[in-house]
Amino acid sequence: MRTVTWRDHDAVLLDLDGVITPTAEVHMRAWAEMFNAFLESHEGTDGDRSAYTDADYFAHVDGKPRYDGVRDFVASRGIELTEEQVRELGDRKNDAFNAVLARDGVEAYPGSVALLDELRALGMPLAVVSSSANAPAVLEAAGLAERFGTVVSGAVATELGLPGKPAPDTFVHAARELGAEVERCVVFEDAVSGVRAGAAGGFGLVIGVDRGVGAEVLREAGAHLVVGDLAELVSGADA
Ligand SMILES: O=P(O)(O)OC[C@H]1O[C@@H](O)[C@H](O)[C@@H](O)[C@@H]1O
Repeated sequence: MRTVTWRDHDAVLLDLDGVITPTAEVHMRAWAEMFNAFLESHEGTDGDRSAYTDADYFAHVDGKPRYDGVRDFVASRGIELTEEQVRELGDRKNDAFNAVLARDGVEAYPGSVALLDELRALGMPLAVVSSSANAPAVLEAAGLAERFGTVVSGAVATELGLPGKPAPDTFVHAARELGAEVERCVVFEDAVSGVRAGAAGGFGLVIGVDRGVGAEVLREAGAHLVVGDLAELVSGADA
């Protein structure tokens, strides 16, 4: 059990996929299905067509807005695509993600719900900051839509013209919406791009959640503290 002194902080900003809900895995599978079909069928002689793996996801796609993920992965393979092709691939992956969401629903991590309960009891302002345009639908499916003072989703970022993670802007926007100074905010993130965003924004406490990326990698990206699950912080809180 770790201790966070919550009274030293004025707001908590949480990533969604992989932090509150296990949907990072759904995203991962949808990306793998789409990219491997693409690599097998792509015409032309450019680039490295070897199979797409989880390592590719963590290095190039995890935590980023949809089309940035497509662009960064194909660039890592030396494959050039038009913007239209990038969007087509991203949209294909989105269909796969939504099919799984509709079929299986979403159940939040119990440890995350327990910490959200504790923070609610303390009256802590809470925000979700997700690169996913599907964040509101995922929160709704998990029964958590009412818990947050603001939800900065991928769609909100696009609407406001905010650059996505690893840029800090979406987190900074959420802090402003909650009326909190960045130095007084806690950020929870499971992706390297998201931890980098928290570190770049100068947030008071950046907590990495290691769901597979590796604690050391999250620390190197700028996490002040790394947990395996949010349950580790429950009741360890020195309110
Ligand atoms: O395609 P969406 O639902 O807008 O999501 C964009 C990204 O959102 C992030 O939260 C996920 O970690 C990524 O895997 C995903 O690609």
